[in-house]
Amino acid sequence: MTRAAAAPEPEPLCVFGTGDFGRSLGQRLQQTAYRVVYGSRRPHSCGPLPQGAQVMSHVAAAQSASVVFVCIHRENYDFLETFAPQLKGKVLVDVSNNPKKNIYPEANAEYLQRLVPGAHVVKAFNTLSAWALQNGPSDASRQVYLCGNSSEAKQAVAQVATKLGLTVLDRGSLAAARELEDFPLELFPEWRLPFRLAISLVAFLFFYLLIRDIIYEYVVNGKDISFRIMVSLANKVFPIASLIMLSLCYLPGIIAAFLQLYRGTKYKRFPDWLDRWMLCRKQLGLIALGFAVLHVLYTLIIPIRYVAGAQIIKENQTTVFDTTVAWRGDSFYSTGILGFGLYLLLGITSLPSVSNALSWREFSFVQSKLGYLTLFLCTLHTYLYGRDKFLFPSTYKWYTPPGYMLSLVVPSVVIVLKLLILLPCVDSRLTRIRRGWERTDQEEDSKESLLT
Ligand SMILES: NC(=O)C1=CN([C@@H]2O[C@H](COP(=O)(O)OP(=O)(O)OC[C@H]3O[C@@H](n4cnc5c(N)ncnc54)[C@H](OP(=O)(O)O)[C@@H]3O)[C@@H](O)[C@H]2O)C=CC1
Ligand SMILES: [Cu+2]
Repeated sequence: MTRAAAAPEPEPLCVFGTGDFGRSLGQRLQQTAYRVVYGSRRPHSCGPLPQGAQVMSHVAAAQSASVVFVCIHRENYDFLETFAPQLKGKVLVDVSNNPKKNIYPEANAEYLQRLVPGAHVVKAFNTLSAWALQNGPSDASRQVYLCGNSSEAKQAVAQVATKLGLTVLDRGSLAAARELEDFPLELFPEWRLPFRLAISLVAFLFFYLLIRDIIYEYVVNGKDISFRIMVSLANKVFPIASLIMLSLCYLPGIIAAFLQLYRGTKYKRFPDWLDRWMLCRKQLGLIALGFAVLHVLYTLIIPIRYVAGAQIIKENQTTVFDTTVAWRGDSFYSTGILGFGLYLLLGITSLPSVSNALSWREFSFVQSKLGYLTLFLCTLHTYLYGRDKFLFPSTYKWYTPPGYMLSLVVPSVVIVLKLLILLPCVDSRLTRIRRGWERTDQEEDSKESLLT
């Protein structure tokens, strides 16, 4: 092979329509080592186009590429019917959206397929905005959903999306187009799952603690302490929910690592639920941060006499000063404060304007290393809160463990699994897999023969 072959001619892609979306998409493609050929009704007077892009008639443009992005509004699709013979065998990417749900009897992409039956229509990119394409994808737009009836056609479009730095989620056949076209009409879609989780968690914890702390006291000791619902109870619900949700940000990454270790490759797709979970980590984390802020505010307004620290001082008046108790009390506050500080840092760096200013290495350092440190400090803070309470049978009212114990389950599991991954032998294997190494069949065979 000659040297010239090492720097191949950029692959041509065709874009129909020179409007906002067509121009932004073309610009990104042109920057990502593609050659863009526009198809326009008026190739000579269509306004400024991305540098280096060509523009010609629709038919001529379609001849120069096998993938055509149709960046035209649905109501103007009908003219494509006249080009149907020229578009035969092409991959047509339908990027269109509708202003409302159910205004047409069929999905835009299915309509396009009907107009040009010989082409392979793929629905994709409609969840991106022209703005996000021009300004680099923010977190929310890093994912691209696609669907279509031809898997080769989907593969071709997925390849382009991957080169643009987007995560591809395949939603199946063209019948899913309708669902995809409804996505952009939904408000805050990536917040839905985290919000539902947050609400269910808070509701569950509230009733759990209501029964344990307040109803128990009333039934067993005949004391009415229902006023505690307002501050004490709230200040248990929020930190518990916060810690659980923070650990849920890190759990999918760990599951993914174990999955890669088990499969011996990084080139197999993760199950859909794991993909979706990974994609809403930022939202989970921000809600967790919100709960942590509430915990801090509640802690600050609780009259000083409620605070455990005051009890230490009171005890001191009657008993000898116990350094161990003082150490525990202060460590409890200190881990809480440090954990919260790092929590804030994590929240700030996840804002698009800040994360765009960080390099990938810096971003992953903050989100991963400091993230685990935050989780560790907050978990330690909770352990110190419990101290040795778990040893006393009286803490298990009606045979239920106290709330803070519930909150420790997931974080402890996450931390232990993370430590396992950090073991040198596991870590080196995982690093190799992430650099593209794959377990060969021979190795698997030899393992099997060892086992038998
Ligand atoms: N703007 C955005 O952020 C997003 C847009 N989309 C979708 O992308 C598509 C294009 O949107 P957008 O770029 O904003 O719209 P524009 O109105 O800016 O551009 C549409 C383009 O379509 C062509 N066109 C207009 N009328 C006709 C017609 N009668 N016959 C043939 N071609 C015509 C024109 O190109 P020319 O003059 O060169 O022929 C025009 O520039 C839409 O389907 C939209 O839903 C999807 C996601 C986000
Ligand atoms: Cu706390």
